[in-house]
Amino acid sequence: MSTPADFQNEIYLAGLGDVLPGFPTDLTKLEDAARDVLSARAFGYVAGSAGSERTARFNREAFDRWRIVPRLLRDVSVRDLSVEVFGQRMPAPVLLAPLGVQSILHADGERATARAAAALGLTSVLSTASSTALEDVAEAAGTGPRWYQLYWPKSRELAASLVARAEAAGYQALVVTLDTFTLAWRPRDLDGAYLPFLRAVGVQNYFSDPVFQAMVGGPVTDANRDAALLTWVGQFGNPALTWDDLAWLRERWSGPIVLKGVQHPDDARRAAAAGMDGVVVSNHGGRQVDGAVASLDALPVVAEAVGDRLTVLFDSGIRTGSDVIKALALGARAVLVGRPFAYGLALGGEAGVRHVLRSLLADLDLTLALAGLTGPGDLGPDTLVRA
Ligand SMILES: Cc1cc2nc3c(=O)[nH]c(=O)nc-3n(C[C@H](O)[C@H](O)[C@H](O)COP(=O)(O)O)c2cc1C
Ligand SMILES: O=C(O)C(=O)c1ccccc1
Repeated sequence: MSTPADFQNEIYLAGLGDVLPGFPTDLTKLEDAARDVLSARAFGYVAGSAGSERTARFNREAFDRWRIVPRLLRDVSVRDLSVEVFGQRMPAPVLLAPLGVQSILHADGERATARAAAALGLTSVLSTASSTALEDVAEAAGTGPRWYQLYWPKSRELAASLVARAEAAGYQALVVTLDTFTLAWRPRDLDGAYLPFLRAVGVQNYFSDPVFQAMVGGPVTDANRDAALLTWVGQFGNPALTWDDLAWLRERWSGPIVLKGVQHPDDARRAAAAGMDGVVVSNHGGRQVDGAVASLDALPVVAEAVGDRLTVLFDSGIRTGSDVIKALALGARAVLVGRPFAYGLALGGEAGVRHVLRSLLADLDLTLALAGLTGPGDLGPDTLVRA
């Protein structure tokens, strides 16, 4: 049985034949590597955040204010990274965050990501704004576990259609992203006047949808593409949604529902009261509310408020194995990783994503062992001290 840490041996052994890993193993260095292979606009879209990009920085700095206290002589020869989420055993507490428009990174886009995740048994979350229709990504993922992320559009009929398609295509949980009913003020994209959607990237789930097609008077062709894009702009987000709308969604999805973007414990309590199954403590990687609290700083209070009732997931700023340990110790069941795998995709398609995921899991496995821990179950408040 190979373990995540075996990836380290594999790399060193390949080095005996002068074969190097091909991609950076320090996942904080991927951004620099990806800059060289992407257009300035695509790179800016992915790397950029809202406003002054302070919250993106806060997300990373928050990890530095917690430090792991290693323990000794605890027999860590057998480790188990697996966790149970919604009754399913995940091989590691790591999911691939929903990232839209992946074809701006690599021609294989979401299909490559889905295959890389499936190869490791990790769950990948497909965005409503994917560059390939959800049915086609499901086919690429094969039997790999998959969740669907909903951008809840203005039309309930369209929302119902997207959700029904996702259920029919075998997506097992629904992640409803509530922090992005409109894009924030993003200077890198604004300065380049760049929006992938206006180039018809990330709209495939809509263009292939019967309800959307009815809105634009039939299938989308060259003749009505601009009108269809304007319809999309008008439909994409719904700023009028309230907690009361969740009952409607709850009736339409039989599996687990997770609200993404939670930062306040009262919102997490309301999620529980509305019959939701989980939350993702996330600030969208700093891409929405500039000046917002670091997501890691929001995590302990949310976990404290609802950890016994809801599955608490976390994202925004995960780059290393130690980051995963810190998020789990502060109350997350599992984490989602975003930009690192996007950069892996840009650098090497499916192989690049696989490299990033294997690196993260190997780093996690080794760091756990060296800290005297055998798995997520060993993690808790006494794993960490404040810096
Ligand atoms: C290029 C890009 C596209 C994204 N698209 C989506 C999306 O379609 N749906 C969504 O819920 N979140 C989206 N996100 C946010 C991620 O799901 C996640 O919250 C964030 O990237 C986590 O932070 P990290 O990049 O620091 O890991 C996107 C993020 C990036 C960088
Ligand atoms: O860019 C993003 O952060 C994002 O979430 C998004 C929103 C709409 C379409 C694609 C991605």
